[in-house]
Amino acid sequence: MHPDEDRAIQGTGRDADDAKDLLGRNDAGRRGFMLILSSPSGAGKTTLTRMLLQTKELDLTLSISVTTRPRRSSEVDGIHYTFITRKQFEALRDGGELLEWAEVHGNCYGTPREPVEKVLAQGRDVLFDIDYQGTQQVKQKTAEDVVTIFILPPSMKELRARLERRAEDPPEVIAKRLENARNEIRRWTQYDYVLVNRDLQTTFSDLFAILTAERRRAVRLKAGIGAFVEELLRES
Ligand SMILES: Nc1ncnc2c1ncn2[C@@H]1O[C@H](COP(=O)(O)OP(=O)(O)OP(=O)(O)O)[C@@H](O)[C@H]1O
Ligand SMILES: Nc1nc2c(ncn2[C@@H]2O[C@H](COP(=O)(O)O)[C@@H](O)[C@H]2O)c(=O)[nH]1
Repeated sequence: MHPDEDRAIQGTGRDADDAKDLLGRNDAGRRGFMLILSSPSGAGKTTLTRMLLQTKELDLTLSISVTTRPRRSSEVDGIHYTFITRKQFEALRDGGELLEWAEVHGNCYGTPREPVEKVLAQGRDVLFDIDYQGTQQVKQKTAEDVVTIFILPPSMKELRARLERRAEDPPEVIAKRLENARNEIRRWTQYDYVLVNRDLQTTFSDLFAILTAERRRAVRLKAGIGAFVEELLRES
């Protein structure tokens, strides 16, 4: 994960005015939702996540996962992940502190529950970079407030090339991730939206459009738009 530091869930430090953006978030008084991005390793979700977080008017907050995976050289503890031991992971999981968790490519990953709940309670949206197992768990808990997007690579050859070009993982780890990719790709039907990430800008534009549309769903606007409609109806 390579999120933009100041958009991560811990310490967003933004005030209410800041959050009034082009999409009329707070003006509409709508409920926040959970936007989940999943893909086989190397398809590009971390890159797209960073682009979304850098787009300030979207006002998205990233959920920072805990993981037992070793830290990559480019990663910072507490920013990209919170890196913990398996014992610490089990304590969080058994204490009910994780919204979801899964074993992926031989390591444990999980989403701390409390920070997510806090952001949603403010009527703001949370972005997740989690796998299909975690996506299923979140959907089972709160289907209405979850939007899921699956990112596909343009080809398996390009997927391998992206993992090799990224040069963050040793060859045996890349081999394992490619081996798991087919199983993950077969899950595409479980998602609300599917995007083929050929060109980054095109995929980003598609994500922006999905987010914009989802924010305008009547079910999410109910509370805030009600007062506005009443006002409209009072006009002569
Ligand atoms: N559309 C694209 N065209 C070319 N290269 C891309 C594209 N999208 C992402 N990449 C590159 O592919 C590599 C893998 O991308 P990224 O790290 O975002 O994948 P990921 O899905 O988050 O993988 P992981 O699950 O392992 O974290 C990166 O080097 C990134 O710059
Ligand atoms: N179920 C969960 N999956 C997660 C979480 N955080 C990350 N992930 C997924 O793991 C793989 C590998 O990630 P990497 O950073 O080691 O490349 C990838 O599919 C992520 O989406 C989580 O909290 N829960």
